[in-house]
Amino acid sequence: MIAPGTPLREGLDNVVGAKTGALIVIGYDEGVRQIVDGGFYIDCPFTPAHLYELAKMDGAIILSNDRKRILFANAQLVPDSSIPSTETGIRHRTAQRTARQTGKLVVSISQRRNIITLYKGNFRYALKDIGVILTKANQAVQTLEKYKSVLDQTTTNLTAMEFEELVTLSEVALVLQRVEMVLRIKREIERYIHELGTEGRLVSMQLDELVSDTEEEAELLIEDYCVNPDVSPKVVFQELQKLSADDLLKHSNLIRLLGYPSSIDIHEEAVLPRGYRILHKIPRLPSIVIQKLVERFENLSRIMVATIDELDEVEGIGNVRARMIKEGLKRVQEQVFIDRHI
Ligand SMILES: Nc1ncnc2c1ncn2[C@@H]1O[C@H](COP(=O)(O)OP(=O)(O)OP(=O)(O)O)[C@@H](O)[C@H]1O
Repeated sequence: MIAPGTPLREGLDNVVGAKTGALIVIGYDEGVRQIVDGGFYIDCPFTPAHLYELAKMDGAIILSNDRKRILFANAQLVPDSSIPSTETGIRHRTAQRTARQTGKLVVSISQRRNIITLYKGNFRYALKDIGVILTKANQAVQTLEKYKSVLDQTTTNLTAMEFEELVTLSEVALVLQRVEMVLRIKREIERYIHELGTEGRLVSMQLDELVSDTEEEAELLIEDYCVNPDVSPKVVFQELQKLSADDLLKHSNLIRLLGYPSSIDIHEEAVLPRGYRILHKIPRLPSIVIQKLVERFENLSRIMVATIDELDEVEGIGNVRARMIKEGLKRVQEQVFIDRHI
């Protein structure tokens, strides 16, 4: 709503430049009406220039719910004074109380400090300088690149070991941990992108390029190793996101999410993948067919040794597709053995 590139932000930046300060309520309903005292009902179209001109007056400006019109200017706001506020100046106290009382987004621009602060309900956020956020976002992208390359190595190793039937829970936990680390940085960058608006286009493209399929890969990995095949990988994935940074470092926590008892020796416990993740690497193989394959053969090793005729028996697989699966798996295996880092 107020990211760079939006008309509202242009108006706010003009007010900051003019050093007039402002108090703006975004949205109007009965709750807002009750705390507006005096001022002018002007109901004019919203433009950045109108906002800037009207901010020269004392008092608050109130916009319509769709932000297309300026309804009031020079309004005195009288929110309930018993609502607690952590602010010191009167403008900001009023903004915080109004947001808490009405649930509307309230923007306060300090005249002396030129800071734009947002309030909504109990949430308070001071906008940061775009240059500062851009620097932070670029640093985060660099960190993401490093983490992603480690994740790629670990995943390649896991894939190679899956073909060799050498996977223990320890490798699975390691990849899961690395995936979540990468996704945590991704989520941080997404927050920067929201705040950067049009200025964040390049960062957004870099992010897409780096990690657009990481979430899907994570879910397939969970589907491959979750003890109970009926548990939705999305649920496990959400639990993974809830782990604290410290808990994420302990492999036993990750294995527990997959349904294994914490007493298990993760370095000893050999496991076989169902095969979802590797089968998804075969081009033009629909998910429903992959599902049927796993239901029939139970794990990747059995799929690997199945004959063309056996594959052919699965619903949705004819002779041509059976050959395609065999060749596809062979190609993935060859590629991963070339890429593997020992
Ligand atoms: N209840 C209110 N309703 C509408 N406008 C208000 C209200 N309280 C303060 N303002 C606006 O804020 C302006 C500045 O007030 P004041 O200096 O006390 O606040 P402040 O929080 O210290 O703000 P700043 O950091 O901009 O100086 C007032 O001139 C008025 O335009």
